[in-house]
Amino acid sequence: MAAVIEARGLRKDFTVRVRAGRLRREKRIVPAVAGVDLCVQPGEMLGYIGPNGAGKSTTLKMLTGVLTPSAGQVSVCGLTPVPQRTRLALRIGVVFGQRSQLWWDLPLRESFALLRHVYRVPVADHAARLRRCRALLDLDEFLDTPVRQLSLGQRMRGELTAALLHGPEVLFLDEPTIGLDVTSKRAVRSFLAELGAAGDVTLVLTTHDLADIERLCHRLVVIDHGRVVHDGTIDALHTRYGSRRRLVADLDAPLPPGFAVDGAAVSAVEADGHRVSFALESASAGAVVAALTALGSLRDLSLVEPDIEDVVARLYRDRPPDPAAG
Ligand SMILES: Nc1ncnc2c1ncn2[C@@H]1O[C@H](COP(=O)(O)OP(=O)(O)OP(=O)(O)O)[C@@H](O)[C@H]1O
Repeated sequence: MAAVIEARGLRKDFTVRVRAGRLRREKRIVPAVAGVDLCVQPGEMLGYIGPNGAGKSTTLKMLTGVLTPSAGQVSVCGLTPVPQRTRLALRIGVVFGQRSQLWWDLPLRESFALLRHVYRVPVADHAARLRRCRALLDLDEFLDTPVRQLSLGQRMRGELTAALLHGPEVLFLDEPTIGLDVTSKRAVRSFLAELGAAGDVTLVLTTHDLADIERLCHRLVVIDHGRVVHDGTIDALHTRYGSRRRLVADLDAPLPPGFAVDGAAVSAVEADGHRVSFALESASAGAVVAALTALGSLRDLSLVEPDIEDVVARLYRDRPPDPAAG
């Protein structure tokens, strides 16, 4: 299957002027994206994450034709984004948190009607897509409200709809849940999950909210200092960083000295000695539970999945030094 997004050696260098002494300013090159290779198949849901300033938005801007790359090749839906920007706009949808594609003074409903004309969408297709978004994103309550009066969560639901009305093949989302309350976050996530599950649109999303990634993305690309430092599934990330499921047990008595189950490391014992945590290396949870039950002092237990926050925090902490620094 042909990739829907392909980038090879993608770079973006910004030239900035920095103070060098009291009156002097000198040019400095900021390598915002420093040679990214990316290949995305149709229907994939890709999370593109990294610490602040890693180069996520700059990559997205190059993929959507907003910024011209300094070097490298890029193709989205078979088009070269900047020179073929107008054609590309018909094939992709874009939701960038800080920019709106809605008309500020118009009610949402009218913004949607205008977008139908802008993209020349057949009436029946437009109506069907809008109906689906209205149902899934609960738009009806504020469809006749001017955009400027919408809450952030309502506006984001409007932006998502606006980005989808022309039936794009790829949807680019830059921080789609930033600043949203819990209910709106949940609504946006379920909507995107449903969209992804239907498989007719490829999703690329940047986020600092790892719950977005866990809920939505099968594949995770992590960038740092403009370079890809991980490309794979979330499971692969856990394997690479040695994250393990843990079994936490509350006991009525301290664990007897020498207690052991093959393949399960006792990783922590709390102060009172009655709560024990086992990192499950190769042992099954069942084997540990059986051994604990045999002790006769097992009161309670829970299985804790590896936490993506921990893994990503470790990945960011172990980041290589900034090649541009110094
Ligand atoms: N227009 C610009 N001019 C100069 N430098 C820029 C410009 N845009 C971005 N940069 C720099 O490029 C680097 C990457 O920025 P970018 O916005 O792509 O990062 P990001 O990963 O999206 O960060 P964040 O998570 O904070 O949004 C940063 O060092 C930033 O300061």
